[in-house]
Amino acid sequence: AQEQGTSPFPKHQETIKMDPSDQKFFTVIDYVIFAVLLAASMGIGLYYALSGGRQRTTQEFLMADRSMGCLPVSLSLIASFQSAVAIIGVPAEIYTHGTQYWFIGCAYILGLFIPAHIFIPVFYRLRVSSAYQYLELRFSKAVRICGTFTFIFQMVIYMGVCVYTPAFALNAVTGFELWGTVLATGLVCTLYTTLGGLKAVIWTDVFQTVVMFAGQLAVIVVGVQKTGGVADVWRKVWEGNRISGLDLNPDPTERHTFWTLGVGGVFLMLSLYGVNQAQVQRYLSSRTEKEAVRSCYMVFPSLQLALALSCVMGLVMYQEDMFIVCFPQMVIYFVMDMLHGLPGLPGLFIACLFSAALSTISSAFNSLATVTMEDLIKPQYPAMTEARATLLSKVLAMSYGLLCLAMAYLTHLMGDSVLQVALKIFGMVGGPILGLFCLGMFFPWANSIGALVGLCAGLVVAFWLGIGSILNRSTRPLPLECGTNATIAIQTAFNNTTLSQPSGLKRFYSLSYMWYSGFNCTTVILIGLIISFLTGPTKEEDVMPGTLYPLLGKLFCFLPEHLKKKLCCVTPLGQTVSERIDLIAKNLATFIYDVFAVE
Ligand SMILES: CC(C)(CO)[C@@H](O)C(=O)NCCC(=O)O
Ligand code: NA
Repeated sequence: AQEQGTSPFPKHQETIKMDPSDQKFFTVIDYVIFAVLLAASMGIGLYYALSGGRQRTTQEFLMADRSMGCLPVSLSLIASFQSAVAIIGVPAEIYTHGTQYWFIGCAYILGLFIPAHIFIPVFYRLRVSSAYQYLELRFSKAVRICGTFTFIFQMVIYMGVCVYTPAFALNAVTGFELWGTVLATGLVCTLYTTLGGLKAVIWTDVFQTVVMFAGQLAVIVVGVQKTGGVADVWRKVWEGNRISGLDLNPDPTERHTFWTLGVGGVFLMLSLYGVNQAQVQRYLSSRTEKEAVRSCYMVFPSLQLALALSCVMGLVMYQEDMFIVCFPQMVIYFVMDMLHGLPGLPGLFIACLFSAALSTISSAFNSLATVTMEDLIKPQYPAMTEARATLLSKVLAMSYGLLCLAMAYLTHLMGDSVLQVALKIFGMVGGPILGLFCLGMFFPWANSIGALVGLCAGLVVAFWLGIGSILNRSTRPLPLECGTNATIAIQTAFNNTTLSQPSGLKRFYSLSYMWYSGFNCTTVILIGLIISFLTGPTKEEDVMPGTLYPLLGKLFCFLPEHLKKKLCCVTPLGQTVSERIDLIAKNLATFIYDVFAVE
């Protein structure tokens, strides 16, 4: 196993299988633990297929009867976007580049506070079933359909990455059958999602999140013990330069700084926790608005814990004399090496990895089935019976499960650093969607044409930037923070010759991927506003009540009242049902008045 350490730059595709003699790290107990994970998930699916309303309505299958408490919802919220990609991608990142990435935790503050106080109240009070229904209420049917398709595109690519990553990493190290693993996870997940609906998805998320934390914790505890205690781990990572201070470099092309992670990360968090259907659906499945807000708050400590565990895992793995660049599959290699001879623990870690993956793809299947049903099919066939709609939703959940397998194959053909790929997808496709919702909620003047053109322009710019960055990668390689003098010398020489400030388009292409969400969101808002003003801005009183949030009025609260009224939206969000009815009545009155005033 030590031979692997001699090559400082292993190729990405190179597999690092252990010796056949080393292959015995899985005992019967390990297989049993993994089987228990799959069986328990299936059991939860079956339980919800046979109890309660037996999944006979779309309200139950897609919205969990809007009856969930805040604890399961909050654990399910963190499970949605914490997949095997994060479990093995974050330690690899920390190992290679140091602890700078940890500062993304700063983004969780605003990234959860804003959804809790702006997005959740708007969605909850409109009583929508899909986030995209909002777009029709605020803009038009066309905007809703475009938003829906963009979301489907995003989640379908993402779930391919999620199901493929753990299978690939496991195969690279232990020789576990790659496509067998993909098939097993994809099919088990499809089955319990189709049988048990959102209730099963949320409760398996709870169980799987606990397994995920337990697996990471076990690796850390064993790792610290094997290294010789906390002090020894600390000395090693300190001497290896892996502890990073706050990097305040304002350069937007710098991959990870406080600004890209702490500010750019807020937009990433908003696109995931504010407007992504998988999360909005969980907020809406809560019993009350208060519980939804509380569950969003409870995500904060759990997500910090998840981040801390995966960062600490990267530090524990760090051995100065080993690899300099750590590719995700090596994380499995280290873990397997470390847990060797401790029956049950390798199995627990594998269960942790697949729990993370299962909880993410099940959320994807259910949210995709929901938007396809609510946004694309139901509006076309309003007379469809409930029984038929529910059956169709199940067929949809299953079809997306099978599509996921096909997407895993596509991911197999791409092959790249997984954490960055996942976060780029969130930024390139999720960023414009976030922009669309912000345009609608915060800017009363935005109209439907502006929204459509803004979304399309945002997506075009996003893909121009994303593809440009891939094609231009060779000109600006990732900075390697190497532990040895020789490599530092090489790196310095490299910096001086080829890494002089890129200019023009090249500089645009090298924008840090952590800014993608914020940048693409801003493009949609700016273009959307320009087009809206050119084509005739909407008047605030013509906008459907409850779809606006007076963000500008709050930001410019220092302005005198009449200026505020003229410049910004100041209508408060209806607090109660009667207030909302009042608002609608008032709007109707103004409308009738306008009609007669024209006469
Ligand atoms: C969504 C964040 C950024 C929140 O820390 C994190 O969970 C993450 O890095 N996710 C990567 C994508 C994934 O795990 O599938
Ligand atoms: Na997950």
